[in-house]
Order: sequence, then structure tokens, then C-alpha cells
Amino acid sequence: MSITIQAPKQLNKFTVELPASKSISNRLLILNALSYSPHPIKNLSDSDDTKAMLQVFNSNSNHFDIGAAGTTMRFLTAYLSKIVGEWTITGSTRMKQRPIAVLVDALNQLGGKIEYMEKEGYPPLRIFGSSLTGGELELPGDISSQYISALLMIGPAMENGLKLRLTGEITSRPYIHLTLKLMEMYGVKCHWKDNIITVPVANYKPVEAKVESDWSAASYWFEIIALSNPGAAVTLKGLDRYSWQGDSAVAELFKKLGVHSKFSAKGLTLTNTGESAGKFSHDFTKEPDLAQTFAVTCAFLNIPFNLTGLHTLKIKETDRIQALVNELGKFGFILNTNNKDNLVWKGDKKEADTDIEVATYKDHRMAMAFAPAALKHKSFKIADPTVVTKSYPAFWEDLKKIGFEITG
Ligand SMILES: O=C(O)C1=C[C@@H](OP(=O)(O)O)[C@@H](O)[C@H](O)C1
Ligand SMILES: C=C(OP(=O)(O)O)C(=O)O
Repeated sequence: MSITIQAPKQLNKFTVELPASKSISNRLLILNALSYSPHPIKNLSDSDDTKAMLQVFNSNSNHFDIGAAGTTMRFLTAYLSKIVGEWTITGSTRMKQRPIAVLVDALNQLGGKIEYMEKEGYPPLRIFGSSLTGGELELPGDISSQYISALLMIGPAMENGLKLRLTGEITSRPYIHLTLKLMEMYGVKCHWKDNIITVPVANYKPVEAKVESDWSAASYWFEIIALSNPGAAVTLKGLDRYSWQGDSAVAELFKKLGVHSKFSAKGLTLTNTGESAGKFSHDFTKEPDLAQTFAVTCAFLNIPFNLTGLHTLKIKETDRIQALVNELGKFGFILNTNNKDNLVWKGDKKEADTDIEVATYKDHRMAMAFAPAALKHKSFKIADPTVVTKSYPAFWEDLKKIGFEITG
């Protein structure tokens, strides 16, 4: 199935209710369980990834299919390792290609027992839950921060606590910081200096928690304003001005692409200033989920770019580097990559395809990053539009509300 998307001729001022953050929701569900909290979490995300986590906590089964949700797979692998019982956990075809050995090795060294059910190093997993001894451990910090967040959250429940020594350049660092801040909210303070994180033996204290809006989802609205007419403005609701979400960096980064943003009592208002840089360069090691938004925005603003720090993009919902090369190529943008960690557009173009259908590769961010391009390219198709439910189920409805025509 695919949809045809067409943008309105003119965008005026409008307001959007953003979805709740799935990263925060999935951490709070784990922390609520570990603190035996009686308080329901307020404004929990309605994304597939959070539903996948909730379904596990509401189930009587010992076998779970968490679909395509990376955080759910990683956080639950650690969580279930300390819950007495035998558990199996599987996921989508893609999830079975996303590596998990760093986390499994770590848990096995900390006193856990986890086996691979199919391919060595990848889900599905059989987990024999027991109490974990914990202690000191060295592990790579440059593959996925989710392994580290997963270990940190169960750290206080380990017999000897936990001391992690991270090797390599730490990737997605703000997500580790977010985990530590939320743990602190539940009464457990860790210590992070250089590449060493120390977690004390402690009991979490239940708290009443509310999930703020998702800054990664906000990025598509920054993109819409960047690609629209000067004077266009949107007010985004529910974002935290002092958020621990690393993707809040989007506001500063989009200044270079002609979007001004300002907080008021109503929310965060973005306006198109009509002034953008001649060139865009950024290292996305801290904000990998924003890379697609920037690649598509820059291309359609005709701004040559050099995006670096992209090595983790190859093991996300799809190989996002290759997916961007393929799909921007359909619109005539000739991109270069070392096929490892960068994506470059020097301004080279060829003729765009006729009747474009953007493939989404089961990746919500491919659909959401390309949809705003309708403001620059008159009508094209997007394949498998329902992928957006992974993080932002109301995405298409929200576009329709501001005048996008979405048919099919
Ligand atoms: O901890 C989290 O909530 C996330 C961490 C990041 O993953 P990596 O640490 O694998 O880069 C990010 O891409 C993902 O969408 C959510
Ligand atoms: C990479 C993502 O999610 P996850 O790794 O949790 O599947 C994402 O939402 O962009």
C-alpha cells in the first residue's frame, strides 16, 4: 500500500499536539516496574514501541514478540535477566538482524544466563532470569547506547551494584544521560566521570511521572517550516524547554536552515525566517535520529551538506545511509557516502524520476522525513505509510489538519 502526498500552497499559523516521547515512556515503564510503583504514568506514548513494552508488563506469558522496537528489546533483555523465570523474546525480521551481543555478553558476565535461539549475536533470545551479581565490566560504548541504558536501569538491583567502563567513542550519549536523570528521579543517583559510570546498590522510590512531548517528532515540524514559505509558523505543544532529550538540539541546528523557535506559555513556536546557510555540516553522534530530517531538508533547500557520525545508522530500523542515498536519488540528488559513517551532498544533481514512490524500508523516520518534501516537489507517493506508528501514530492526521492532501 502507498499514499500520494500533496502539500498546501500556503502554510499559515497552526498548532500541533506532538506525540509523547517513546524513549522516556519506555524508560519510565521499566523504572515503574523496578520501583513497584502504584502510580500510572501520565501521557504515556501511544507508539508501537511503547505498546510492545506495555504488552509485556500486562501479559501472563513468558514469550514475547516486541516487533521492531529497539529500546523494548534491549531494556527487556536486561530487565528479564533479573526476574526469576525462563523467558523468550523475539522481534521482527529486522530486529533479528540488529546486534545484541554486547548486551548479552555483559549480562552473562554479570551473573545472568542468556542463550541465542537462532543466530549467534542476534535475537531471538532465551533468558534464564535470576539475581545478578553485578560488579565491574568493560564494554564498547560505540555501538548502541541502549545496551548501556538497559544495564544501568537494572544496576541498583545487582548484588554488588555496577561499574561500567565504556570503550570507544560513546554514541548517543544524551540517551545515557536521559537514563541517569530518570533513575535519579526515582531516587537512584549514579556517578559518571569520563568513560566510567558507577551505579550504587539501591532501591528505587516510586514517583508520579509524566511523559513530555517527543523532540525527535518535533524535527519533522522544523523541517516543514524550513521548506515552507517565509512567515509560515507552527506552535508545538508539550515540549520541555529544559528537556533531557538530546534531540532538543534540533532547535539550535535548524537556525542554520532558516527556522527560528521561541518558547511561550502556548508552546514552542517555529517561524520561517527565509534566511539559511549556504552549507550544512554536523556530526550526528549525539543525535542519530535527526540525520534523516537534516539530509532531506538540506537537499530540498538546495543546501550542500556533510553529515558525519552516522555509523549507528546502518543498524537501525534499516540501513538509513543507503536508504537516504536511494530515495533522495529518485528526486535527482546525487549523494556520496563512505558506506560507513558519512553522507555528503556536494550539490550534484541529475533529472528526477517521474512518478516517484519513496520506499520506507519499514522505517518510520524515512516516511516522516520525506513527507515534508511535498512542499518542494509537487505530489509523490510514499510506500507503507503505516510505518509511522512506531513513534508517531497521528503523523498523517496531523499533516491533513494543516492542509496536506493524503490519498490512497
Ligand atoms: O535509548 C533510546 O531511547 C534511544 C537511543 C538511540 O539508539 P542508539 O543508542 O542505538 O543509537 C536512538 O537512536 C533510539 O531511537 C532511541
Ligand atoms: C532507532 C530508533 O529506534 P529503536 O532503535 O529503539 O528501534 C528510532 O526510533 O529511530
